[in-house]
Amino acid sequence: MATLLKHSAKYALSGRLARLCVHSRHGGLQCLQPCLLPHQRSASTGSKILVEMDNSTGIAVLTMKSPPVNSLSLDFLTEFSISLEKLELDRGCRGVILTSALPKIFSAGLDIMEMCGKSPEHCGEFWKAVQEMWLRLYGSSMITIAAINGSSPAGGCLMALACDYRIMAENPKYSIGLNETQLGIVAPFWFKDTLVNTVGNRVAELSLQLGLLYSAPDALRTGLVDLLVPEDKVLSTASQTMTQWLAIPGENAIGSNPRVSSSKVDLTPKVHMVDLSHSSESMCSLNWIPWTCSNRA
Ligand SMILES: CC/C=C\C/C=C\C/C=C\C/C=C/C(=O)SCCNC(=O)CCNC(=O)[C@H](O)C(C)(C)COP(=O)(O)OP(=O)(O)OC[C@H]1O[C@@H](n2cnc3c(N)ncnc32)[C@H](O)[C@@H]1OP(=O)(O)O
Repeated sequence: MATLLKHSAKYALSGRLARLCVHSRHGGLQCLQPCLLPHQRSASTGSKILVEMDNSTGIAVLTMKSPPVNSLSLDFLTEFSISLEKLELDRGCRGVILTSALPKIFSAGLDIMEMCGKSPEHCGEFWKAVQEMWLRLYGSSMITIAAINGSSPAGGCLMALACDYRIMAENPKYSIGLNETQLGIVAPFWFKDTLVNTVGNRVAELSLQLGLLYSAPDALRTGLVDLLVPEDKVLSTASQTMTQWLAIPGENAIGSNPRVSSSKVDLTPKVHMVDLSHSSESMCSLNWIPWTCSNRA
């Protein structure tokens, strides 16, 4: 039943994203350009996201390439969710590595320009897109690894936290954390829960109360990231790690299709995407119930 519901939601979302593409002025599907590369590789690129798929390994690399700082604008989030959805629907894709093409920056988090001086309708659309990005990443049935090759404050950190594993460049100049409090804003509770699931209650409490940004070594110490490697090894280590993860028997080991029924998080029955367009309480609208998470905590 849960699988059925997840699939209904998947196709409902699929339809919604498709409509976003058709109706929005923000680009979307029509800008994704598929092309074939040698050795069973394929690539598609939009203006902000590059997806390279290795069909021989089932590993895709999703590279954020939106200068200057990969900020999460509505355009960016829409393209991101569409890219991830396409991979989710591709039965050949089993793992996704998320990384950045920009020097020194993984992602600066939510685009500040989206949050000031916009209409309530725009704010509603933007906030739904933020939620959708998180739902797609955290609820993915694929293995997801963040290859964090630069700083990653706030929403950028959330993206990394939503992955299964985090590998960061061991550059002490790079920082990561949910620093919203320092900006005078409150991290929504589903940001908080994602952090708690990774670092535990006490570290999360301090991080959020003080709006801490951790250097790469401190991020490793607190468990915010899982591994530090030299900057030029981040992507190759992510690929090696992914290969190890993909060697773990999936649900296909008991005869079922791994990509149909192996969702790590049963989100669908418990999460309600509400219409935020007329709500000033949009920040607290995602009804995320942490104990529905089956093997993340
Ligand atoms: C509808 C919903 C409405 C409201 C929601 C409200 C609240 C939601 C509650 C909580 C969730 C919030 C989550 C967030 O993610 S908030 C965003 C937090 N992000 C930051 O604070 C990052 C700020 N940026 C930095 O720390 C640095 O820029 C960074 C370390 C990323 C890079 O430093 P560097 O020195 O390399 O570059 P800069 O010169 O600082 O920046 C270059 C360029 O980029 C612009 N920039 C930076 N960050 C952002 C951003 N988040 N959004 C948009 N633009 C950004 C910066 O202004 C510079 O532009 P320019 O001057 O034109 O060159």
